[in-house]
Amino acid sequence: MEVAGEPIRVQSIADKDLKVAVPPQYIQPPENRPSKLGNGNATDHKIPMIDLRGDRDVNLLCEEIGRACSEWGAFHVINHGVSIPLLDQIRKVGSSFFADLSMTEKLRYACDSNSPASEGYGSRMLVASDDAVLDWRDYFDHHTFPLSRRNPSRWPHSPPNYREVIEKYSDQMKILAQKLLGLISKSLGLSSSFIEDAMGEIYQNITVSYYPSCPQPELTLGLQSHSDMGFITLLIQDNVAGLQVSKNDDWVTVDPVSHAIFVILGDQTEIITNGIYKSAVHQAITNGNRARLSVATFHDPAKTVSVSPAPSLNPPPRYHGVVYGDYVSSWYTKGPNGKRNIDALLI
Ligand SMILES: O=C(O)CCC(=O)C(=O)O
Ligand SMILES: [Fe+2]
Repeated sequence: MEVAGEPIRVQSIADKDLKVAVPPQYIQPPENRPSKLGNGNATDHKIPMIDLRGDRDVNLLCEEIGRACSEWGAFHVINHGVSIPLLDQIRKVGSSFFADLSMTEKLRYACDSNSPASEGYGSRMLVASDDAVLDWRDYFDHHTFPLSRRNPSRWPHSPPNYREVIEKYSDQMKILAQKLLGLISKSLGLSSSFIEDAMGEIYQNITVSYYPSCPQPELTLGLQSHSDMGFITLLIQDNVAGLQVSKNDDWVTVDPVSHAIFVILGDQTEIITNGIYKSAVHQAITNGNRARLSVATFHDPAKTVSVSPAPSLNPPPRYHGVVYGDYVSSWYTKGPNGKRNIDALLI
């Protein structure tokens, strides 16, 4: 939503005295409205929690990972090797950017609203379509890998340790993503480097999402239902519940566990595993009383890489191969609408 050239951020709407009603562009059609109110209490403990500590039997670990990947496409990991104070630091600097800087200061980092996934401070995920319902979310997207894309001078200068924290976090999350891709490959009887070899150089983006408290959580979504485009997403959230994963046609709210990292399989993992593992459909709901923060770290291939089902996995292939850049363009143009884009590749 652009008014007279001014980019609109949800926070600027939420900060005005609009305590009664949200603007109509943010109201979801009845079929997409959240079933549970974002009151921070609706959590579910059934989502697998996998312990990655080093002395575990690798075969048992792969079995657990395989079950979580085929039943949920998402799971928590603990003892993941990422420093716990670093998880707290990134939540702290992320929320300080949104809460402590003025709108004018934040808009100095505005992303290019005409180009999908451009780096910086934004609010609208999709490129065009004036009639699309808008998400109740602002975000800051950072390009972190390969290192040639990493330019901390484009990231917030305040708080003073912001850029250092993002860099450290990016490095540690890449190591964890590589470890998990190895275990996921192994869990299917593939060589542990199989997925990473198919991916080539890892493209990593870190998106800090900020969902201001919303006067009508029953009518809005923080982030519409989607599956992530790439291979694997590693997500942390603050203590306000809001992330939901789709399971058997129901929405399950993901418990915020401060020391755990939530793993979400993306569409390229579904393709390469020939559908044995499914990408997880998820959404974020809003909260009537509190703002919410999440940090999602995406791991994707280069735009020129083509991804197809691994020949050894349950032939014949069930998906057409796809050039990743084409997949991304279609996703941002048509919108995710749950799994519309990957379903279009089904043979
Ligand atoms: O905020 C969340 O919990 C979800 C974020 C997410 O799904 C995304 O950025 O793709
Ligand atoms: Fe997502």
